[in-house]
Amino acid sequence: MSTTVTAEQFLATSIELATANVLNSGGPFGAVIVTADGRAFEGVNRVTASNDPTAHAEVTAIRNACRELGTFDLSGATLFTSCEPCPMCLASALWARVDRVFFAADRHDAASVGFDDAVFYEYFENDNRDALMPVAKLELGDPQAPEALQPFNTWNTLDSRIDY
Ligand SMILES: Nc1nc2[nH]cnc2c(=O)[nH]1
Repeated sequence: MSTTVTAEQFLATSIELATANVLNSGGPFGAVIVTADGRAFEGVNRVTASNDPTAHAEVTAIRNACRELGTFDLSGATLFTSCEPCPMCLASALWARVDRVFFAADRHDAASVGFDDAVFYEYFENDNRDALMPVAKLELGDPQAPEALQPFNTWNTLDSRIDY
């Protein structure tokens, strides 16, 4: 007899992963990627455990799924996460072409225990973002043939390129 795992069950699993991860020297975040054909790949936050600020639960789940499946494209997949994805995780899900995201706790719940998710959302919504981290375009070389375009020009002429 086959049993269908519901969205609520996958979300509950992400919360269980998050809680267990706290007791395993990780941050309180867990995630599950479920492919269109029902394969599930888990991830937990390993930022401090692996000295990797990008090792959020969602990114770890995406990396695990992509490595196991041998692809960079998770079209059709759903991301279940114990907490609303931060901007980096949302962008990662977009780049992975994940179809949809379900989360449990939100950015304000995360802020209540000291995490900066809400602060980083404001970075993208706020005109005064330079106060947190200035980002500037720097001109290099001949304005008629900017060095900055060299990689794109090379990419554009490469027949063997793999678009993503
Ligand atoms: N959603 C989410 N927010 C975080 N904030 C800090 N780490 C994490 C994480 O792994 N996931």
